[in-house]
Amino acid sequence: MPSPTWLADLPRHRLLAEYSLWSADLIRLADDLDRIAAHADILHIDVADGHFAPALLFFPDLVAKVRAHSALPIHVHLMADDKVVLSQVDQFAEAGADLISIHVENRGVADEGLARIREHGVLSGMVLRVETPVAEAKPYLGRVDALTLLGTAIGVKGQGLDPTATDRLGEAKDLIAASGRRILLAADGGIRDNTVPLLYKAGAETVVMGSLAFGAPDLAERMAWLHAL
Ligand SMILES: O=C(CO)[C@H](O)[C@H](O)COP(=O)(O)O
Repeated sequence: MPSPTWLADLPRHRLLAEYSLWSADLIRLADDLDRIAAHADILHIDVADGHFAPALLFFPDLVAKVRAHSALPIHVHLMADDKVVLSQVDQFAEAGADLISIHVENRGVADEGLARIREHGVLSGMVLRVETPVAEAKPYLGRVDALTLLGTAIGVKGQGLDPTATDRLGEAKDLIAASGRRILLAADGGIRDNTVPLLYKAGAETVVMGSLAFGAPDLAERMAWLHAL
């Protein structure tokens, strides 16, 4: 279980690595969690309902199992219709998530969703689809600990980075600076060896790594490269 101050305690002098379990070896998940334990800063678990986002992805029982196995902080990214967001917040908070992010596009329940996350004593985040104006995050910045910008279409892995991604990160970085708050800025989607340096330069503090991490032939070498950027 991570310490209650895990987010504030993360290193600030280098890019952080958030490992997306969607790209892990799911049949040998415990082995993969052990293999990455010394390399990842955060575990990222996508939740998608097949409607708000096309994929059908992970569930609270898995988060509870991962929580029991790993000491790394767990970031749950909820991609779900307004109707189910609040109940999913409850379920994933109870399962042991350390940070739960909901979407700015959950317009009908975003305020209540953020409040609900915090009632559980869990850190809260907002995510923007790649086509949503970054300014739509502004009203929430007083209440979130993390802001994630998707750099690809929602809920599909293996895609290339959208050309707007770096400018959008710059815009988000400026909004965060203007808020005067410490908010972790994350880039999710299109994380490749040729895009990571650009995303870092544009303001990303953490990147959600799928195949770039789990598919690395030598993980220690890949992380040394990331930390040296
Ligand atoms: O949600 C995602 C991309 O939007 C996931 O984080 C996914 O694991 C990324 O995988 P890859 O980097 O291999 O495309």
